[in-house]
Amino acid sequence: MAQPTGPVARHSGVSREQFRQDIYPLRKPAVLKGIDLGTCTTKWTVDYLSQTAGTKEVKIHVSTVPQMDFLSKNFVYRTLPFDVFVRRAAEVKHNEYFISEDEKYYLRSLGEDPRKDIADIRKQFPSLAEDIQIPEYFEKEQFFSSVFRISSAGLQLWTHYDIMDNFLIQITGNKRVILYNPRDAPYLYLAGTKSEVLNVDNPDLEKYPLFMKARRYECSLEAGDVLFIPALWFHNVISEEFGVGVNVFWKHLPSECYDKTDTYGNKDPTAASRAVQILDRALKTLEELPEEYRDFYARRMVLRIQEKAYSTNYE
Ligand SMILES: O=C(O)CCC(=O)C(=O)O
Ligand SMILES: [Fe+2]
Repeated sequence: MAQPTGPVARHSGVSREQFRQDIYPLRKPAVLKGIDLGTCTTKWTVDYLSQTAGTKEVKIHVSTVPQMDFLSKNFVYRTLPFDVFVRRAAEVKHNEYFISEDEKYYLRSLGEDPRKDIADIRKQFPSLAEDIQIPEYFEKEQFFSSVFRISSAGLQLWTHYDIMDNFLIQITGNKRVILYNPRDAPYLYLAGTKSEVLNVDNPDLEKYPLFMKARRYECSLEAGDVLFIPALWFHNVISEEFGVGVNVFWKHLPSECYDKTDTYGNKDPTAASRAVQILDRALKTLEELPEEYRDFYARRMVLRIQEKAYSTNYE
């Protein structure tokens, strides 16, 4: 039995108004083609990037295999000057390396102090930021972060969700992105914000039988494409070539809903974290009852959650 699939809409030359009126309200992923991104699409060669951004140190993921695994931690964090990192990420075999001559690299840029500061390429890479025009299809005050995403050919980033709306701007290199609706969370074997199913193209169905029920939305991104990833939509990203991207997170909820300590855009909104804490207390309280009663009241609580909190306006 094949996994069900869904479409990812593709639009060309969408204006701010068209996006806001016709695409954004659907809360579905969409590929936007032909948006003016500035000179970065032609300028950002390996030589130019390394000369322009220079020797600023960056913390990177280094992996000996293409599929990074956050559970077994088959990758390590290392620091390199940006110019050295870009050159290594663009080559397949390395003369100088940390673990193996064909190791792969991934950069997710961070703020100066990642515990306090938010990634913003205008602050961390001002000379490169001049070359990119970020499509501001949202209000200025909603802006949260702009993040460099640079990866070696073949690298695959695990399925995860972020809690803010997102434009993934692919500047150079092709990518394949596989997305899942937030509603399919029960089939994704989540550990926090990430899915344990790493091999989405060939999943271990003995271990993850429900994964077959998750509807798969797949798209290819080419240089110059922008992918709208609505908040909470799961995404798995495979870089088919060495590629440079920048993603922009923006706040879709009123500012006060977000966790003020979140610098990544992936901490659950504070009301959600509080609700989960209260649920954990309720579960602890149910332990005071013998199994027969615990089961009965637990099932009634589930029904109450379904009745009171589930949305009916989902297709
Ligand atoms: O393209 C990538 O490397 C990852 C993108 C991603 O996870 C994001 O934009 O939230
Ligand atoms: Fe993400």
